[in-house]
Amino acid sequence: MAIAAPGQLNLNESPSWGSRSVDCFEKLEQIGEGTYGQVYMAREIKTGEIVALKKIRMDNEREGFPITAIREIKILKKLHHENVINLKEIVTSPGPERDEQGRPGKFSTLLL
Ligand SMILES: Nc1ncnc2c1ncn2[C@@H]1O[C@H](COP(=O)(O)OP(=O)(O)OP(=O)(O)O)[C@@H](O)[C@H]1O
Repeated sequence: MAIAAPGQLNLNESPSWGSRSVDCFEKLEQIGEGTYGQVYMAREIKTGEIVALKKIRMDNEREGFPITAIREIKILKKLHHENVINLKEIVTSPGPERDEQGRPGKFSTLLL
């Protein structure tokens, strides 16, 4: 798998991105699954807003963030079209958590 070089995941354009925990959201149900993980319908606890949470699996922390995920984030940040979902935020999990199969993993989560 292609990986990101150190520092390549540059989210500085929007400093608040990545600063909040996925714990700010309550997962309601899984609505899909892609190459890098599951997508959930979720509710922001503070506002009640319904969003899609896309979880990015970090199977091997030493390999870094998948380069394809970085490309997706960069393109979604630039795209503003009625037929394309709006990337609202990137949130992270506070520490290792287990997936549905009980495998340990570290995740970053895109909020769509
Ligand atoms: N914003 C969203 N709203 C509703 N459902 C979504 C949303 N984003 C993704 N999904 C659902 O989750 C599924 C997986 O999405 P994801 O983006 O992870 O993978 P993909 O792009 O479909 O496939 P891959 O990553 O393997 O190319 C989608 O096929 C869709 O059913």
